[in-house]
Amino acid sequence: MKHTESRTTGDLVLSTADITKKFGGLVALADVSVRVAPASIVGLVGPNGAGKSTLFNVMSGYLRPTSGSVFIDGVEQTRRSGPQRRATMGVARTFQHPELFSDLTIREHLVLAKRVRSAPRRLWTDLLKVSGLRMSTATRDDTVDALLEDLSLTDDAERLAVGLPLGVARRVEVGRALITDPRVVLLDEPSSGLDESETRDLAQVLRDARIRHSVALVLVEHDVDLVLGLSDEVYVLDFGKLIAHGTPEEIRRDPAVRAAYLGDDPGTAAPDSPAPEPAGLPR
Ligand SMILES: Nc1ncnc2c1ncn2[C@@H]1O[C@H](COP(=O)(O)OP(=O)(O)OP(=O)(O)O)[C@@H](O)[C@H]1O
Repeated sequence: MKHTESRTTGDLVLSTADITKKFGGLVALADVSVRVAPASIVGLVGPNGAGKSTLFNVMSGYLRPTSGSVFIDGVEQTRRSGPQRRATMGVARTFQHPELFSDLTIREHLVLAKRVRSAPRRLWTDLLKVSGLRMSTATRDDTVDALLEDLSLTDDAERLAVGLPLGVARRVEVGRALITDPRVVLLDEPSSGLDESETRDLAQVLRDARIRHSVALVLVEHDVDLVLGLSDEVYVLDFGKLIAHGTPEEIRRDPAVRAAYLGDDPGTAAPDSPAPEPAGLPR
């Protein structure tokens, strides 16, 4: 699947064209092209070792691909920018294991993330002088207040991050990304470790965030149900290759996806037979 028309990337907030990434002799990604439209939700799924994290790291600038291109707002960035620069261009990301500062409150985490975005060099002074940060958070900030509300964190805003339930910590992590006013947020397994009700809350937070912040979301996830329920478009990777791309409905019916997840033989799958839900089975 060669992607040759880079001109069409202009109306996309983020896209990749023919990304190949090799680790020694191992081909982790082979000619992978994905397209993220503004304010869309794009899911990236695949069995263990399929290449999801590698693609994510290539998109966010943590890894250089062996070949192929990454575009932000239609401008090629492959070798031009790393993660920090891409963040300033509106590409934010969350991490699977939120690393929160135990002696800062939830509100202070958002204020700090906002200040880092607007004045990166102040990060270290802020961290070294928590008292300085405290003084600045005493001043009301409407943007932070509104975001706390969007994330259902208002009641917990003055709570220290230490000991927060994972579901709350994940929302703080999403908030830290959103406060930078990004155009796209890459979410690394946002539902990992969450129970059913925390996952439902997070899904609602993400749906609202897309609309209220007009932001595109790219989810790397093992929870296929969550991805199919949230995304406008889904890409499925298997052994580093894109085996399917389409709407959640198309993905549910796709014989190659069923083969990768459920062990169906794509040659024998009857097109009209009812498709079982892919269950995100690890290989
Ligand atoms: N830094 C690395 N050095 C060598 N091999 C790597 C490296 N990172 C990933 N790989 C290999 O590349 C392949 C794709 O890995 P990747 O982590 O991207 O898959 P994944 O779909 O994210 O898997 P999981 O769902 O288990 O997180 C795997 O075979 C993995 O072992």
